[in-house]
Amino acid sequence: MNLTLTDVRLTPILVADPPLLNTQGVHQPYTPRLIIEVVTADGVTGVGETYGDTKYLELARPFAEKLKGRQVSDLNGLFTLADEVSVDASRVSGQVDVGGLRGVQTADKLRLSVVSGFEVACLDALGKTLGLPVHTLLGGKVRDTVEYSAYLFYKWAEHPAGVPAERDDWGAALDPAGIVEQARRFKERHGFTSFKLKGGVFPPDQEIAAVRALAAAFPGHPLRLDPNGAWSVATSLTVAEEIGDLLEYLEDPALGTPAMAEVAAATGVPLATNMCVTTFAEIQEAFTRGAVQVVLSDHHYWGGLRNTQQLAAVCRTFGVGVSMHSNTHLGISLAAMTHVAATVPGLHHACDSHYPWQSEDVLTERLTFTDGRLTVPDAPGLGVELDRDRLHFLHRRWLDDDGTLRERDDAAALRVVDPGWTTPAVPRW
Ligand SMILES: O=C([O-])C(=O)C[C@H](O)[C@@H](O)C(=O)[O-]
Ligand SMILES: [Mg+2]
Repeated sequence: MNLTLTDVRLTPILVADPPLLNTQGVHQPYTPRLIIEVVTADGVTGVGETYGDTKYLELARPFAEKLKGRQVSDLNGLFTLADEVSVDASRVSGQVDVGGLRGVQTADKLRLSVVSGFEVACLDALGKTLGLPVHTLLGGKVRDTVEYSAYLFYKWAEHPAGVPAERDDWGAALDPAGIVEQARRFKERHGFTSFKLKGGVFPPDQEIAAVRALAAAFPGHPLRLDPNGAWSVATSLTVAEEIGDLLEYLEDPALGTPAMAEVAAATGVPLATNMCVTTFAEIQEAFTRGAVQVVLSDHHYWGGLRNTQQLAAVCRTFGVGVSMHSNTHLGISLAAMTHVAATVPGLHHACDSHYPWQSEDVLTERLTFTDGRLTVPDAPGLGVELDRDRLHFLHRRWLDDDGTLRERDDAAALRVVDPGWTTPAVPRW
């Protein structure tokens, strides 16, 4: 067996994304992702996936060059190798990622977001070489299925007129009835029983009404509301007071650890985050101040599947719950999330996934939810297969783009219909 990496291929793609609204704006009709392939001397190929915006590609390219000639099993070495790749200071100084939706932006986090895709690809190749699933390489699964939640969004029926886009069949959801209808479809199509509403779009009263409507339509089902830090401490407490008893947790009601700590101190409603704890460096303050009760891990920006396990261990130590966050992603990342989620003890909350919103994928076979769950794959590696024709098609779309869609920019997408729109100052309400 020869574990030497002889080739590393990077394929940036643009994938269709519906017009999902959030506090920053709206999703663009196509979103960038990067597909990573690592090839061993034995001809085994492993696949990974991460963000595809330019700042990630700028790091992934030199990183891929350095990787050639190394051992596919040298997972710890990925981090030291990443330290050798310099990050353009203008990419990180005073920046937050995607208008803040992914928390703080640092050079290290940028590197970790790139490393994670390579780590997954290496684990896939190593698993295929050894005939073992990724969860076995991670120490073994502790469950056979992983539960996901329905990720509800306010949305338009279609992207603005004149903007090239793929159609979706979800329809509009701009009020409580629309959100309940969307939830029904999620349940019907995928069997989800846990619902998360992306908030911060409309004034809190309207989002409170949507949560109440969901609770009435789906009694007893776990519900979450996530305004991405759009509310003041006072507004967060009002919402907690009004619908706290209906919520499994409130996600990032206010922005940043100090504000979250203030909210947490004054309400019994558990708070979750994928914004104020997004790096190991942020854990100490947040946990010692009791600012968060659930951390939504995201293997992309935490630096991979093994870092996710480490995060889960730290959370366990502090009695903080853990679950998973998601941005727009494809089946490779969903498989990766499922493998690592299968190995984390005490995963008490259904994981988030955007996957049902993605009509396009780079796999020969889509992953399918049954009763809101994915069966943990036991085939070697991730247990997924790359569809090269689809990959080339989506790469062609990226090549043909004039550059405007190669960076995720939800505010720019909203300016198409509202030219005066800028990312709202926080707190918005
Ligand atoms: O839980 C979250 O905060 C997210 O999923 C952030 C995402 O960027 C979401 O808001 C989106 O895709 O619009
Ligand atoms: Mg969130």
